[in-house]
Amino acid sequence: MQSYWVIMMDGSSSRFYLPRIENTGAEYKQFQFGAGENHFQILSPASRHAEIMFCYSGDHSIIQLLLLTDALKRHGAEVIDLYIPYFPGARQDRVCNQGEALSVKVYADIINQQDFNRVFIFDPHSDVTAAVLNKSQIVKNHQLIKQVIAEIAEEVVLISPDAGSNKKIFELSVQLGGLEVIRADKVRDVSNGRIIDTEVYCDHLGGKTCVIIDDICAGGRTFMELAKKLKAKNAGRIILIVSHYEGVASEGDLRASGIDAVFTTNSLKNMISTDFINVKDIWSFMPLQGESK
Ligand SMILES: O=P(O)(O)OC[C@H]1O[C@@H](O)[C@H](O)[C@@H]1O
Repeated sequence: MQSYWVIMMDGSSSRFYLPRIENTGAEYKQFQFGAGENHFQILSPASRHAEIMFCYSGDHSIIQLLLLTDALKRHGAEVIDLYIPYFPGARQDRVCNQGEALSVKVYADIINQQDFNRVFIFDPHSDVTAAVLNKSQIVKNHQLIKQVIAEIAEEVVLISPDAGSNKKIFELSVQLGGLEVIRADKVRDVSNGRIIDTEVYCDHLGGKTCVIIDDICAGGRTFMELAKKLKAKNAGRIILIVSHYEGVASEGDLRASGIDAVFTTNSLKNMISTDFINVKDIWSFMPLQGESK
């Protein structure tokens, strides 16, 4: 009999679903009252060790996670591991402007209060998440990048877009057998988020395929500005690989900037791959401990 109870929250709709219900026997009921509160009920006792796969899909989903966790604890779960690929607030890891909240700490405090056994996160924005989140286990993006580069099957150079990614790129390059790295930097006006300048630290790219690697694509401006600069330095094909994808960047603008393809995961959204955006299943890069037993 399986000792782990696997519960998955669907990133796109905040509904809960149990992917292998026949193995787990888990049943639940969840709905929202007219006033807006969520309700969650476990219909069969939880196993002692539970694993929750949680795709953040807005702050509303955090409350659902808390209710599910409470229900599990009250009905038999003593040890709960949380898999939360995209950690909310990870990008707001410092107070840039007077009066702002330190978001990553606020979200981390809520999760810390639940006293999870372990909290697995996928490629967070910076080291600050692991510093403020108790019992966190960081899953790096290495397997994702390795898989995509193998698929591209071309000789590539890795492009690191800014100071944050410059801290991670050399370890990744070593993991990939010492691929060439070219660093870039961007200057952002933190008062409005606008990118003022992008600099690429090389003279000529000689037609090489450039693979830009970062944690997240939001509006996409970072990568559009960078791609234009890379093209001006004679880049060949430009591929963008990001661990998390908000889905708000204009595909037309990304293409127009010179980006040929985007590779990402469904950590934030249940997206379907197109001829431009290739979506990998996040759970293939963060295997559940229960499944490996
Ligand atoms: O330029 P957009 O896509 O809006 O923002 C994404 C960038 O902003 C940073 O937080 C990320 O690490 C990434 O470099």
